[in-house]
Amino acid sequence: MMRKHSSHIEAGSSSCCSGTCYCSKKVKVTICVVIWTVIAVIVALILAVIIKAATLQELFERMELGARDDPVFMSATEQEILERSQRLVDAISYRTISFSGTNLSLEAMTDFGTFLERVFPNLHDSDFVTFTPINTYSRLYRIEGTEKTLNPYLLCAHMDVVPEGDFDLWTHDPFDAGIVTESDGQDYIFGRGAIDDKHAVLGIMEALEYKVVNKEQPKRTFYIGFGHDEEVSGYLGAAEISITLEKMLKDNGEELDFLLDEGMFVVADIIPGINVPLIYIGVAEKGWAVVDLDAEGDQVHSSTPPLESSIGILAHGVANMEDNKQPSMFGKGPEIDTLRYAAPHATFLLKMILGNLWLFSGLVSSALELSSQTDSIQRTTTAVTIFNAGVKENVVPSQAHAVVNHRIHPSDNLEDVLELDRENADRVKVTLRDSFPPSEVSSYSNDVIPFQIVVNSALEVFPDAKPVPGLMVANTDTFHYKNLTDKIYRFTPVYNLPEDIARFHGIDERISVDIYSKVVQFYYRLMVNADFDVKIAPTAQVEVKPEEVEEFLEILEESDYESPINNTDSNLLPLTKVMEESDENSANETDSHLMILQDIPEEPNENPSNETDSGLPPSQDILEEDFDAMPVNETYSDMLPLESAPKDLDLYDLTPEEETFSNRTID
Ligand SMILES: CCCCCCCC/C=C\CCCCCCCC(=O)N[C@@H](CCC(N)=O)C(=O)O
Repeated sequence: MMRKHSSHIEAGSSSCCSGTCYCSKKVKVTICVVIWTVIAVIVALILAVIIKAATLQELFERMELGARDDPVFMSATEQEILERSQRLVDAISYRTISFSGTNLSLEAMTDFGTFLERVFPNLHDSDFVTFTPINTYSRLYRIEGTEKTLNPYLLCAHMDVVPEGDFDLWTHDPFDAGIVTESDGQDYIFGRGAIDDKHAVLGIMEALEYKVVNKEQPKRTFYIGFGHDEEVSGYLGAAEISITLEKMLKDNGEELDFLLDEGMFVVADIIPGINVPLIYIGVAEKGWAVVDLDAEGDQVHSSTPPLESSIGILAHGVANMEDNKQPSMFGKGPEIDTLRYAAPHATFLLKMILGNLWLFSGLVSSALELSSQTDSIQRTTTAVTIFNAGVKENVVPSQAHAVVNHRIHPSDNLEDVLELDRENADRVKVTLRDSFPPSEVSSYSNDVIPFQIVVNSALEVFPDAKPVPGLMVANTDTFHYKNLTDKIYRFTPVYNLPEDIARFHGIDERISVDIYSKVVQFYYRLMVNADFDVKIAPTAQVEVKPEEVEEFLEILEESDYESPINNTDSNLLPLTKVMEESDENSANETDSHLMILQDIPEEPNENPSNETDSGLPPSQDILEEDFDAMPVNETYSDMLPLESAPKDLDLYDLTPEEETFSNRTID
């Protein structure tokens, strides 16, 4: 009876209750309503998905940082490009290999330093460049800007390389290949360090040398840090540079605005359906963990092997770790924005998927898993890098040892990672040897000027590529600089197809002459773009005569005012420092201006943000705007930021002398 009844319902429902049916009218109507509701929901969903895909907006909005449509590049004749390429070839010939933390190629590193000084003589001799050796082999440069009110930035790269690995697999000598024309007709600079990271060291030096030779002293002070042991974690190089730099910044009353290090790159054809190259800027970096795996068994004669040897136990554990990966964190880290930023440039089908991640995130996560490269952006990775056991072919060893290297996703945590390791390798001793956590995510909203500076510079050399923020899946020296700034970006404009990514630490590392030329231009443009400067509105500045600076300092001295020079918390350029410098420089400074605080509105009408990340609109916009609307905490303006000045300096409560002083101008 039941079977018969239900078959009638099915028959009826297939035509939505038309025709003969034993169920009541009410049931029929309900079934109809349910079916039509389901159909309506599905249609609405499909429509929503299509509309979302059709209306996807570009998420990165480019801020004009000056001559956007007509950027001025370094001159680059064929001869100059060749000479620059040859210098990179020469740089690669120095075997500055880091084998381990205690086995660095220090003699080669010394020679490499001498080489840099020889081939870039002008910058090493420049009045506005100061070089400080760090821990003998690493290098820190300070490039003095002409304007003291802009916070400096740091460019990083590293001079060491990993060993070449299997020499016989290389098509050309990894340290002596020169420039090679490949079957695609392109000229390549081959060798270890070509993209990791001597291209960046040489690229930065080329750009700076050019600026020095052409008397283009930058407006904004910046620093360059070249570590000598990045490939073994940078504890002797970057860590020491960071300590010295912190002191220099403090002594100069500066705060680091942002830093750019190696990291991600321009990548093409990595996601099927996205047919434009992506300028992939690392805005966060994975953590790191090294785990020792030890298995024990009986040491016996190989003619009577045990049921399970130490090697077998360890092999099972390791195989389990590879089979049961650490869980996907898709949607919990910067990878989600990599895809959201890329989505408007996808085929329509992919736009429907990427534009509707609320619906398709499971599908996307599974698709990312299909390639180890794309999978690395969504989870903690597990790489078995060392496996050792046995000494003789007829002795079953009692010990087997392996090493696993994890790169930890920013939303994962070490305890969970180790717990899964222990589950996977349940009969193996799992010991954490070394680790550091994932980085913070640096801000990449459109109003963050440092992010704009990096992206604009990349767009100027790769105009057809599209910027996306994302996770740096490997590690860099930036770990050591994390106390100096919260705006840390990881990128060099090397163009990579998926097959090229395998050249990092792999075989046949290379960079084309054409791309290397873009690398050099990128750093040059970055130095120009970083000078982008919001001009102060004329009504907001009052200039002061040098002798009156003295007078003001005396007044300050007499008061109980404490100089903020030694205050590490302040991100202000101390006023006394500005005054001293203005005094020194006033003779030859064309637009030197000292800021008088009471001329800046006490209560700006609208303070868009109190966050240090909030950027200002470009200078020309500022000049046109009502000055009342200027944010008070902005570090990009030429004015002394107000956040602590009134409190510390009591300038809102001026004595008559102070008031007279503060309404004067500097000549
Ligand atoms: C949707 C877009 C997906 C993009 C996927 C990109 C996959 C990228 C794959 C490889 C990246 C290679 C990065 C090379 C970085 C070189 C720096 C380096 O090797 N650093 C060492 C530092 C070691 C340490 N202890 O600090 C390292 O990470 O091992």
